[in-house]
Amino acid sequence: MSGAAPLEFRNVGKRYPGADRAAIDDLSFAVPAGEICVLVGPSGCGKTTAMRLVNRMIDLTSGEILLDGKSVTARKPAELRREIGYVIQQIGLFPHQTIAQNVATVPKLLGWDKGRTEQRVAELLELVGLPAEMGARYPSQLSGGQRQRVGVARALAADPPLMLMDEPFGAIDPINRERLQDEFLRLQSEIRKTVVFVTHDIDEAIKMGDRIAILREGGKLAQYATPDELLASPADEFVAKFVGADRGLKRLTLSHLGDIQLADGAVARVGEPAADARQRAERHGADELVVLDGAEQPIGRLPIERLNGQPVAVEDADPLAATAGRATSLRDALSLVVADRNRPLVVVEDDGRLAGLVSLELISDALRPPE
Ligand SMILES: Nc1ncnc2c1ncn2[C@@H]1O[C@H](COP(=O)(O)OP(=O)(O)OP(=O)(O)O)[C@@H](O)[C@H]1O
Repeated sequence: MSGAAPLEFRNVGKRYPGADRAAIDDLSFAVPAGEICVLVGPSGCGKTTAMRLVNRMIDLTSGEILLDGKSVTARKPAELRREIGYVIQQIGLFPHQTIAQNVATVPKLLGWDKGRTEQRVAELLELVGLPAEMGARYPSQLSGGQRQRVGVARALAADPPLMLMDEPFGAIDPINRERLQDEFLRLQSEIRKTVVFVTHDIDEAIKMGDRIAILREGGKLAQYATPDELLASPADEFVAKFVGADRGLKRLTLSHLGDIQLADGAVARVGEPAADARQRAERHGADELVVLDGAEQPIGRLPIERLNGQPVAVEDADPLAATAGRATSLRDALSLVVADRNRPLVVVEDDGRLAGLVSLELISDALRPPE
């Protein structure tokens, strides 16, 4: 099996021996092939348990888990685990083996020959952004972030259709953590594995998940939704509290200027008669104009009261404090608008030409919950 496989939890329950209540209670959700599903929730809500039921490190009490349509309980645990990549926080690597040997763990178990294994190890180190020479080092000779990259490479070695990642970046400092998250998302856009990712950090969940399963105490599913649905319409008080009072702002990080309709804005071209520029501003009901140079690129803002009968001149305009592109998040755009005393932000295309303007109103319109 390679590529990616769908995963489904059907009424899954788990009660540890002697426990007075279930760790997982009637959990059902489906992850389409090639998507990242994040399990998130407060400590003790059963995230790690749910994950370990999938690769049968523990066995379920009721219900079933289907990987590629087949129940995991019908599979031999050892065989199943070779088909499921597993990445955990910190101590995942074998300390007395080199990085290359660590990455080669599953290929070795599968009996791959030396040539094929070496080639795969080289390919994987490159895929996760580590120099080939690092293959000869030992885990203690790497930084925490580099070790996590090795963990990801090792989990991907046999091209598994499913990856389980249990707080993979939990022990990494915030800056490197963000870098690892970005790298993993880039990697995932190439490899498109089905991924179950556990975290207790809602921001990480929103960033990483195509879908998010929020669990509450007792291993119950509180909501299963896309990040945007979750933030726009939390199912209940628990979810609303968990996602945070700033859920509106969090939604802004998910959308980009390319997702919304920009305003046209009134423009003035350097050298054109003031009367033409004034007329255009009036037509737009604008009190300032975006000044474009000969290449149609915005270079400043011109308040209409500065139109003095002379042709439009660069010197009369205020330089642009900042511009944004279509890839700018609405959150960053909001911040730029606010920093510029709420004046609409100038958005440019990749070639520097004017794409449009974005105002505070446009950003707040984008925040309305879907109908
Ligand atoms: N081996 C075990 N035996 C008995 N109870 C267990 C065992 N492992 C976990 N539990 C209990 O099951 C519940 C769920 O634990 P689990 O580790 O899955 O939660 P979690 O959401 O991953 O927590 P955290 O975020 O703190 O890691 C907890 O109440 C925990 O005490």
